[in-house]
Amino acid sequence: MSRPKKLSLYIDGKPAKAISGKSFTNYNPATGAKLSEVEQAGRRDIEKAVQAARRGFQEWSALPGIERGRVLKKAAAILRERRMELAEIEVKDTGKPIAEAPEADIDSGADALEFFGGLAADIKGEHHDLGPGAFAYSRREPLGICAGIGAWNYPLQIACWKTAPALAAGNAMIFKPSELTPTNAVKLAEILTEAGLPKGVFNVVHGMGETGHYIASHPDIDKISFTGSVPTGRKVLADAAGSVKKVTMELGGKSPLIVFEDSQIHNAVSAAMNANFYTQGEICSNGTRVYVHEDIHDAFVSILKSRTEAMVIGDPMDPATHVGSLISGDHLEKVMEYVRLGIEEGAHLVSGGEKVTVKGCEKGHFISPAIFTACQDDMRICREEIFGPVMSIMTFRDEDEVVARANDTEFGLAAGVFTQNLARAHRVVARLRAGTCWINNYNLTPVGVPFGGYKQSGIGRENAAVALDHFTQLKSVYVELGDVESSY
Ligand SMILES: NC(=O)C1=CN([C@@H]2O[C@H](COP(=O)(O)OP(=O)(O)OC[C@H]3O[C@@H](n4cnc5c(N)ncnc54)[C@H](O)[C@@H]3O)[C@@H](O)[C@H]2O)C=CC1
Repeated sequence: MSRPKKLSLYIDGKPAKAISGKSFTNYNPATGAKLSEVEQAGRRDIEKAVQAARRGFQEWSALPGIERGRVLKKAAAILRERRMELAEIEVKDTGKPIAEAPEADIDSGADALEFFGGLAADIKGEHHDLGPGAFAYSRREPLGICAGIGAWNYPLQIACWKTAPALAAGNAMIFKPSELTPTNAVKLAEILTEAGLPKGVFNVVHGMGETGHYIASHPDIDKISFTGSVPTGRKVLADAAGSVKKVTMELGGKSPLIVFEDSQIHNAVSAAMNANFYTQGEICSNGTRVYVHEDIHDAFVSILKSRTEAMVIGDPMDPATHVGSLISGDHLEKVMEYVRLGIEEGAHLVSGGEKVTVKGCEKGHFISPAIFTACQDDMRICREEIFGPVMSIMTFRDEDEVVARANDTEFGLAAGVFTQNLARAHRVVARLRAGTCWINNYNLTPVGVPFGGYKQSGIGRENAAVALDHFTQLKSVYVELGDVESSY
């Protein structure tokens, strides 16, 4: 088991001490234990990472795709071999249950490396027939130096979802994990080096918003792929505008889950629980606005309440635990404030929403999963992203009405529809303004399916072959086979 005392930057294929001389402490949110002292990157550290990435890019982008893919697939295999060790690190950094991390975090990261490793040899342009005397073709070329900035809820997954397509396409990468969960990005760097990645191709820099700002505003970084909140996303976009960087934005959400009267009710309840309480509700695509048809509302709430109250809130390292610790004391207070607000606004708290003390994790930030009924669309708990285990249930009568209400938000990350009537399911999904929709399930993100947001929830897509479009640029080449006619 790895418990680093010092966590360095990782630049040019090896650990690097921060030139800034600054550091910060990383704690286990569930226990309060100090995990490591983390070196903090300043402006000169970012400069050093950019120079290393520039050199790494020259070598990496010159390799055939099949060779780049081989490195990524080897890294995926190492991730799988070290699955439990990496999962334990993720649990200590995030506070999420060990029952989730091996599959939801480590396997998901390995899937991305494997998937894009497989596609690396198939990155190509198109041929355009222009008649007998000419043709054109296009080339898909890497962008150069790409930067990734990550959130704290799925640290390794986010790092892999960005790094795998970036590297498959021949780019170099500078990655800044969230300051709250810095450990596994460095593990990923070590694993990529072990798998044969040339030095400088993947670099890790630690730090907070200031470090992120240095990255987003650096003129020699060609692209930013950002995962985080909408307000921070706006700042990153503004910084990126200075050098007209390419951007991918994976931002927040307040997604609707619509449960029609003909749904298989136990499946709908299971999905609503997954969509609100998995990873303590700290998931961007969560279906936190649950619209239940009024004919089945009481039955739905009764099953939901008893199943939710049977969930085990406990030590994240205990395999029996369903609900772990929130990421920080500040975040717990923010979530509790929303619970108080919901009550004040007139919603009915039917279950949970209380701070919980867990034996052996007394310094943790635990809350029992909260269910509100009698919610109204204009309540703040139904409009703002809470990013904790708080479900808001509303009733509806009619399809047109619920679609209009579901779409009445500035977000558009995801949506879910439960019904046995598949004609209705597809009709409703076609009208929902959200980047990812699930019919009769929720929150599944297989690597082969594009993921990303409409409206303020994002720009661009991660996963699937389309992610490669966001890490490449298209060059069109016109080829003349005949004579050149002068216009003069
Ligand atoms: N759409 C998606 O795929 C996902 C979206 N999220 C969203 O992330 C948020 C929660 O994560 P947080 O880490 O709290 O988000 P955050 O926006 O506070 O921070 C995200 C990252 O941005 C960095 N950062 C902060 N200020 C910056 C600045 N001025 N310039 C550049 N970087 C800066 C942080 O250090 C961190 O690495 C939620 O809104 C959630 O919905 C989380 C996971 C997935």
